[in-house]
Amino acid sequence: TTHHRCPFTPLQDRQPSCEFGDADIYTPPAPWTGPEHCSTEYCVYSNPHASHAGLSMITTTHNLSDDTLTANSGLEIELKPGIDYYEAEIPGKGIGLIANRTIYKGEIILQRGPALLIQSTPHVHVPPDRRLEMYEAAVDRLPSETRKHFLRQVGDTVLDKVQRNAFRVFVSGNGTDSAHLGVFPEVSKINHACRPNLHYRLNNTTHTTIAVRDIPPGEELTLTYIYAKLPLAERLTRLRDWGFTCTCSQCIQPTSAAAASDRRLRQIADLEREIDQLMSRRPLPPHMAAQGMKQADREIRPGLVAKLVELYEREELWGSLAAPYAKAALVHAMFGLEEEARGYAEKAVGALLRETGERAKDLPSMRRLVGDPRRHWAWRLKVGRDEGGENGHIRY
Ligand SMILES: C[S@@+](CC[C@H](N)C(=O)[O-])C[C@H]1O[C@@H](n2cnc3c(N)ncnc32)[C@H](O)[C@@H]1O
Repeated sequence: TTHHRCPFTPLQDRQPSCEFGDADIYTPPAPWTGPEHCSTEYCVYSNPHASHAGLSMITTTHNLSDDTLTANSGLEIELKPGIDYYEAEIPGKGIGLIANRTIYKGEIILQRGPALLIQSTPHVHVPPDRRLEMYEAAVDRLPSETRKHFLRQVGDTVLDKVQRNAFRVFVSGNGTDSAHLGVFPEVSKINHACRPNLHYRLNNTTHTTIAVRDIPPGEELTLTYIYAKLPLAERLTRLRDWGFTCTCSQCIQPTSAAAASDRRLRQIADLEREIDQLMSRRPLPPHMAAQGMKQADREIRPGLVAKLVELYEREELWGSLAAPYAKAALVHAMFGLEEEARGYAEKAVGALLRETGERAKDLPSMRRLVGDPRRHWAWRLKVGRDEGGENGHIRY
């Protein structure tokens, strides 16, 4: 069969008839190199000018697009390494980053495109020997500074370095083909903590690391490598799968404190389930009905969401506050509690921007709540719109 050659354009703009087969692997224009070292449809491609300071990819032709691969420009201001923070040997954790001044909540530590992108399927399916050869070739193609940063990462082989440092990224879209491992060598110097002071977000392949609380000078900068709301035992297991025994302050705290933290995490999960059920008016799950729960207990009330926020803050989940703040803002608005609604909405806006950025789904709604809670759809939904209001419209 013959395949049409696909133009070097973003995927979504390609013709439906534009396909690739093993026999017809696309050659991108200079300064791209490749396809090289192909294994079936996966090949090494490289561009010394793409991404932050050069990019190599191990992927199918499908995932090459102008969109993903053009250089990142006009990024936000990052902190200065060696000035705002520095590298140091952290007992039991290898190298880590330490704040050299107070770093304020919302400051961007690093914003980077990847140095290496490897499609997830070959990472699993290409035989290890072949894979190592491809990975080494991909790293060899990087400009020397970037290669140096890549090789400074933990791991004995290039394969090992990918395993221990990569993030899951999706190349312009969320199709199964678009899942890649992304390596950001500077970000790789940030150690894990279960209650980190930084949070990262990925926008296409751009990786942004941001402070989620004020960080005093001398404190280590940390990210969580796993889902932070798992109980301690499960977190330890996941991190062992990552290849290390976690020694962050949460993982080595006394048993009683660890048990209290696990208890709070369970309370958070229960409360979230209850709040979501009450807000979506789904029927009571059988076990709750069986416990004789009454209709009156089932009304959403401000106390529930205030409690949720308090638990998140007590648990120091600074990188996951957007959702509880947004819920708290809405429910307080529903009860006509203007100051509280506005206060939570302001916090929700900040947290949404840190955690997701401008494309955060709830951002417009929360901004409207900050602007004028009385004109928001949720305003007094639970208590009737008027009660002495100016518009004389009574709902009950
Ligand atoms: C992405 S690297 C972080 C930077 C690394 N420390 C270095 O020297 O380049 C991940 C590795 O750092 C170490 N590490 C990170 N967080 C840790 C933690 N909380 N406890 C123990 N070791 C940790 C582990 O060896 C892990 O495989």
